[in-house]
Amino acid sequence: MSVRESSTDPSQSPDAPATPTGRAADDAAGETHQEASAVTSPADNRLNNGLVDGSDGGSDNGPDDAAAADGPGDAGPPAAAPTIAPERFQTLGTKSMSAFSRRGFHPKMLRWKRMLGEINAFEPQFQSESDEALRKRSLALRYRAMAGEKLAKLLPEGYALVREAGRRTLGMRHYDVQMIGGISLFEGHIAEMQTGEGKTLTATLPLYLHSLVGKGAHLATVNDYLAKRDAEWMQPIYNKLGVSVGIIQTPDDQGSRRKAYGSAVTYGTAKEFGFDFLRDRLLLRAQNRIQTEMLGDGGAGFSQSGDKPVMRGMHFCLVDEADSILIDEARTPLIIGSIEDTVRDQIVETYRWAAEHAEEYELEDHYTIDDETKQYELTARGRQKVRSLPKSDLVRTMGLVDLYEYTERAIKVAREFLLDRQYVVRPGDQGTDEIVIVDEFTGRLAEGRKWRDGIHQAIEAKEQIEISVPTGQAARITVQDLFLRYNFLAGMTGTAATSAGELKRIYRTPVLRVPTNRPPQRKRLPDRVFGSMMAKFQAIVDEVKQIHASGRPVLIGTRSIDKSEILSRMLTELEISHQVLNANNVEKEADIVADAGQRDRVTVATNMAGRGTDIKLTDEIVDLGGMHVICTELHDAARIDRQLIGRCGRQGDPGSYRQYLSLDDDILRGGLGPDKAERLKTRGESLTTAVDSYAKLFRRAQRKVEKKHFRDRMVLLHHEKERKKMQREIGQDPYLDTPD
Ligand SMILES: Nc1ncnc2c1ncn2[C@@H]1O[C@H](COP(=O)(O)OP(=O)(O)OP(=O)(O)O)[C@@H](O)[C@H]1O
Repeated sequence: MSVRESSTDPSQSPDAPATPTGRAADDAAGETHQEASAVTSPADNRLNNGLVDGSDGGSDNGPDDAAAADGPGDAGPPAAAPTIAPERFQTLGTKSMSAFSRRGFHPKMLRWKRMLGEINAFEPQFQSESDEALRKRSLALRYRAMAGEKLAKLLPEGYALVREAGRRTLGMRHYDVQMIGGISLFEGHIAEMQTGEGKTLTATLPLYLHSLVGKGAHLATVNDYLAKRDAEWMQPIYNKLGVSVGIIQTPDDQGSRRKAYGSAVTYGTAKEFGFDFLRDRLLLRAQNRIQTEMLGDGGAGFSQSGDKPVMRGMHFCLVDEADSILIDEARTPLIIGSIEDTVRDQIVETYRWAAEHAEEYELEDHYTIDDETKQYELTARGRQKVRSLPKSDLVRTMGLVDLYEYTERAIKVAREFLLDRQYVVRPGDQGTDEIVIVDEFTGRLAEGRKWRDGIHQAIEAKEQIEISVPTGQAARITVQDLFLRYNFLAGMTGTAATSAGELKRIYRTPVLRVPTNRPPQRKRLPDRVFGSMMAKFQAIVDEVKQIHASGRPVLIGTRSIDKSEILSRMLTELEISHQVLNANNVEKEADIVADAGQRDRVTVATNMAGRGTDIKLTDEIVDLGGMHVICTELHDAARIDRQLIGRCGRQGDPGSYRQYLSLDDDILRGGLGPDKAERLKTRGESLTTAVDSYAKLFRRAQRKVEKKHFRDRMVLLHHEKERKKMQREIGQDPYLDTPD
């Protein structure tokens, strides 16, 4: 099978002599585009030659798709620096949109173009260098970043390194549009890139650059499968530059998670990042380490081994499928009930172990006390003693630094906290003994009060009564809160345009539409409107039959599983063999969607099916006109419709799609209200022909539904914000002290 893939020439050895494939070099050299084409995309050349495509690059918005093609490829005047057509980039849903239209281009564009020129200028040199030299360059960048040099200053060289690593390892050289996308991500935008435009490769740019400061760079995606697939796919690029990659998968234990977060770049799901944040927070509270918002960074700075948070901090996160995660999932609370029993047992046992040996330490010899701060600190001999003491298995797995801390606390308690002076032991409500503090001013018992920082538990251990490690109460964070905690946030998506205002408002991330690398060739066929669902489905299977006869693959998206089954039955009656997807098996689903572009293939899928899966077309299918996508109903969010449409016409492939509608569609009820929807439905029952002119009504209904959802989200977000504010005011932790 010959698969059309824009791959580069793998025979280009890293050590091969320099070829002037850099944009600046290309243009200066005038006619090197042909040789360079193995590593230079047509769009790079178009852009560099200043051949401006007047289309918006997104091109899914209206029936003018078909017209959205570039002009003839005649060469413009050679330029020393790349000339990316500014009007191909748009910032959406923000105030700068007006700046955009006033000046005719995005204000940041000039700067980004300059940066692109700088990146490209590195290329000829980098192409001539050995792998080792590249790695050294990468290391030098890391030193500079760690020394405090601004990442923005390191960007051109860093991005040029990643591009060269991509070319050498995967045979994929980042296109200029991907570079601009990468710059916008570094600057905290949501980059809207059409499906199939290579978001996975683009992501390596900001992830690499942010990883240089050594605080971790996270990529959050929607499921384990994509996290693993993308990390493994991109790993050679990072490795070539000496950057480690970690992957978080749901079944992973704490050890592997800590290791993965310890890597320079970590791929995982938003959900797992959220749970790890909560588990860390619970763990720290159980150890009485949570006091203030100091944990805002997820607990960075604790010891490197044993029982400690798995996350290093929340520095930079790049959110894949940003609209889905940052908007659809925004309010989804991630909830965990309690810390794991083994962790609790470990903490309890360590308190006991430390108390047991506390009397064996000698002042000056094993520990010192700071006169001013009253802080206890083990001496080298004291630490040596800690290491040599016998330990149970559970205690042994605790980090050494933690063991020192437990010991210092136990010694302090043994010396300074005396029974019947600072505290008493008395039978508690639960039938077990408890420590009650004696108020040093009044001499009365301070009911319910507890010492902090583990002192209370250390005293309980000393008195050999039950240790009151917090049981780990329900902890909760919304996806939105999670991402707002990152110091730097950016996102990528195929379909953010319709949510641009919301994204900017909540996350302060402007949306930038990145033009396609090659001109889109996706054709939108006119909408069809029918009286009833069955009339619509009949027309759909007729269209499938007709297109199927030519061998072109057809993908049909439905809003629900039951509707996909009805369609499937109708296709079976016509003896059209087809695949039906259900959402149970993501990996299998991805395979089915990946194959959906093959000859004679008919696939019925729910709208969400196969997101993030590449549909490659053979030359034969390209010649036949590519894949045809049938949308059977409008979704509540136009974004979801566009995702389905985006399965065809990827990377400049040809393709077509059509929207089918009927007067009993759910969207009418949601958008126009039950009365009007009912009237339309009744009218539809008596119709015998299509009423295509009604299509506008459906789009209007969809906009109304979107607005309503947006308002609902805003109201809920407001309540959440108020709740957190109130909790902070009364000294509670909004993530741990959660109302049921
Ligand atoms: N610079 C490049 N050079 C060569 N091939 C590329 C380049 N960028 C991307 N590709 C190819 O484009 C295809 C699509 O990439 P990818 O799956 O990352 O797209 P995507 O934008 O994530 O799409 P989706 O939204 O469907 O997930 C891949 O097969 C990849 O190999």
